[in-house]
Amino acid sequence: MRTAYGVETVRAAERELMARLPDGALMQRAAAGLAAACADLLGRVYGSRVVLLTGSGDNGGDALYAGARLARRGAGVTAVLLSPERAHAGGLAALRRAGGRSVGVAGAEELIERADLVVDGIVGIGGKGGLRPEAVPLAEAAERSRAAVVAVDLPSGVDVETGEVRGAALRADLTVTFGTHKPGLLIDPAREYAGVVRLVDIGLAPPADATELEALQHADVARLLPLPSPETDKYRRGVVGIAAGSARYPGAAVLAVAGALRGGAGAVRYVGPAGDAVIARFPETLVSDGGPKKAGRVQAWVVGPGAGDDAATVAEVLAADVPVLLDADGLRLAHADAVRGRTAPTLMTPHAGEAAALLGISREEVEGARLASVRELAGRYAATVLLKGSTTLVAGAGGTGAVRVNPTGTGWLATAGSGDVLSGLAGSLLAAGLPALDAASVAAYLHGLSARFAADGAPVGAHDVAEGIPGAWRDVRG
Ligand SMILES: NC(=O)C1=CN([C@@H]2O[C@H](COP(=O)(O)OP(=O)(O)OC[C@H]3O[C@@H](n4cnc5c(N)ncnc54)[C@H](O)[C@@H]3O)[C@@H](O)[C@H]2O)[C@@H](O)CC1
Repeated sequence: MRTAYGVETVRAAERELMARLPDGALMQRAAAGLAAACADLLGRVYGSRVVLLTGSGDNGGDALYAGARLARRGAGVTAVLLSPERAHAGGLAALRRAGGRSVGVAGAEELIERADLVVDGIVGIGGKGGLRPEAVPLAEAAERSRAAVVAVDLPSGVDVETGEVRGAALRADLTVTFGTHKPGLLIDPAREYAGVVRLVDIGLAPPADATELEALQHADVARLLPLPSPETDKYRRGVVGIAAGSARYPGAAVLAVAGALRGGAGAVRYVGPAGDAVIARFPETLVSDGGPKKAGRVQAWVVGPGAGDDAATVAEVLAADVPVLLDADGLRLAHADAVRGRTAPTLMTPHAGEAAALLGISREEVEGARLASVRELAGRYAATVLLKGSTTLVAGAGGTGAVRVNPTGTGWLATAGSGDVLSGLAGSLLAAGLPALDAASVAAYLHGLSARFAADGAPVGAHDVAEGIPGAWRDVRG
């Protein structure tokens, strides 16, 4: 599991570690890791031109000590000091001893444009309120330059706690982060500014119960996948009910069933007006004519994809005492009290537009503040919420625990119907017995992986994503 912690937790863990180490040892560990990553990126250190953008805090100190290491290996290193009188004294002295030099911001843009490598040490976890005006032209020059840009701990200007980016920020090719990931490194839009993230172990051990974000990895997903036991039958594997589709959108039903058939449940029931289309494509589906109550036993329901205005079906499903996944039209049609009053788990799967409608804010506001939005929804509805998008997030019911961030997403998933596949897949995992947080995050993981495999650099349709799920599943199990 990849984990990320908030600033207060990181600082507390740093204090604890620093108390047990000689003065400055932690910064030397950070600088050594940073210098090694820079050297890897440069290939040839000797003769290279390195510019350090240096702020007034320890983040700048890391950059200066790393610069000193590169200078000792023959790089031409220039530190651009944004606050010359407050630059890290020890780091600056080390750089000078190693043959590096320092300048003010005047003329820095030209230096940046001619550099092979730019190190962003303007601010780290102590940064507040975005880039200051004097740093903005430097960020722009770094973007214009052909130099590789390495951010120290995190790109300056992004919000480390939330992943929000207001105004200008440094765009890095590589971020070398220390001790632990930070939430901003894993959530868009900041994640995109971070480029590739390399974690340097400096011995930090934050407490597990303070985890802010967690990202499942292959091994975690493999442990969670529901597998049939030798004496199982289709009912024990779980039956998932799909109440989706309409005369106008029969395809949503077909795609939700396509996802559900690959999610581990032993059987898929379908109720709704698209039964003929579903049966024609998937003859193994148990199609029934009545509403959800008459469908027979199910262990979890999916309601909403392409459902049009069928509020009665949504209400009927929400009244069932089994886990319910609420998606698309279902999110719009559900009564908030009916969701909050449920005793069995509810999983809501909005995209940013649907989340915005539920929260009464704009889509842009949700996209700019994904973490806050997903927590807020999970709190308001007392439901597990999966917020779809460029970084899919899942918050457990109530919104207070660690939020899961999906690491397998891809832009190719932004295609009509892919959400229907995801809802079927997650519903199937719910029916197979996974808790809502696990069902949602495992579904997002497999869905993203499947899309990556199916796309392989080319556009894909939602049905390709559904068909790729078994391949993703096999890949996860190794
Ligand atoms: N504490 C530790 O033991 C370690 C800290 N390390 C580094 O230290 C960093 C944190 O250092 P600091 O706490 O000194 O904080 P930062 O270096 O992130 O920034 C704080 C400084 O920047 C100024 N500042 C704040 N917002 C600004 C803005 N928007 N524009 C310009 N200046 C701004 C503040 O006045 C302060 O002087 C980490 O991100 C990491 O890079 C590493 O060396 C690892 C060990």
